[in-house]
Amino acid sequence: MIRFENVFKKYERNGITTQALNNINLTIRKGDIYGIIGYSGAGKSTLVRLINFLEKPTKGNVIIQNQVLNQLSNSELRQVRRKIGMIFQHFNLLESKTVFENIAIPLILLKEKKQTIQKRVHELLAFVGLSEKANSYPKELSGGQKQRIGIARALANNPDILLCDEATSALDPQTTQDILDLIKKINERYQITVVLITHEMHVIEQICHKVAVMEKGEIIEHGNVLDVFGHPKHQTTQNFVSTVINDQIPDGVVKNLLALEKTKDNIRLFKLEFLGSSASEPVVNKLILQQKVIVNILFAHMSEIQNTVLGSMFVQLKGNDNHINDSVNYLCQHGVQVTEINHWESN
Ligand SMILES: Nc1ncnc2c1ncn2[C@@H]1O[C@H](COP(=O)(O)OP(=O)(O)OP(=O)(O)O)[C@@H](O)[C@H]1O
Repeated sequence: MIRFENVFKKYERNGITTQALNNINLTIRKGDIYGIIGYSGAGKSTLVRLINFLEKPTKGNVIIQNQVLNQLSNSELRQVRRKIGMIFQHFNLLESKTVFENIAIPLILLKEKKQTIQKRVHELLAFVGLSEKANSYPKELSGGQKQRIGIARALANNPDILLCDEATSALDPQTTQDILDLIKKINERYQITVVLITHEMHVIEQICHKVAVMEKGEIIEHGNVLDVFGHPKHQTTQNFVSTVINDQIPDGVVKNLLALEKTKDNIRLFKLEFLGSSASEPVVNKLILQQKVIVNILFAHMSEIQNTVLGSMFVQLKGNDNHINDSVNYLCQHGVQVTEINHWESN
């Protein structure tokens, strides 16, 4: 488990003070894939660098497996660091060393026997699917292959924690997907806790269990990915979520519909939100079949997060008010969140 307790981090440079972290309290449980998202300068890298103590907090505690890092001796700190692997946006491989040698570095530093190193490096190469590249140099590899080598090196010491600093930001979409799948496999197979920083919400959507949204050195929202995606509270979170879940219909369309509504009392506009089982049941279809109201579907969007479907739909219901109210009750009883749109505020 990783815990931040009232953590502050201030940088002082050339007389300029930057408050990079401002009272961070966060618990990352063992085995989680925890995403930290925020715009540039939010404090994500600083937060992650506190986990392996590359940076020290100005105030507060960083606690890893019940050990308060700033109370440890240098040798105790080295032991903790040994169990933390890290991968980077630009891979950080040594260009003058072969793939084999790059992966072997952490084991050589630990003065492992030659035979042990041989065996472990070949296991890791097989695990990341690059056995045939053992004698290649980094410049002979693609970006995705370099990141696989970075991952193999990070796993060499059998870490408990893997830190990923924008690990897919330099990769194309297909390679990003392959690397995210590999990180997921590592987490599932070895129960390694993954802390992943990114500015891309689709990375969070793909593999994270939990997410913390950072802004100006603070965590403004955190929780299960599904909850945060389903009901983002903060404007910045809503902006991030809207990059992967498009649940808005064009302003112009809604304005026209609402103008029409004024002339016909029996047309009302609703936003329906589905989560999990409510998304898999054909509730809207059943409403149509009941024929009490006319259902006009204007816009619908579905996403799958953590094997759960999340969706939203804008519908017009036409009919007398009693029938419309009965229809809304029917949807609510079947787990659909229904919001009537009486006026439209452009986002
Ligand atoms: N070594 C440093 N010295 C001085 N200021 C720093 C240092 N490292 C970070 N900062 C400042 O602290 C703030 C947080 O930086 P940090 O790199 O943690 O943010 P970030 O969210 O990771 O940004 P990015 O996505 O651009 O990497 C920024 O204002 C940055 O300029």
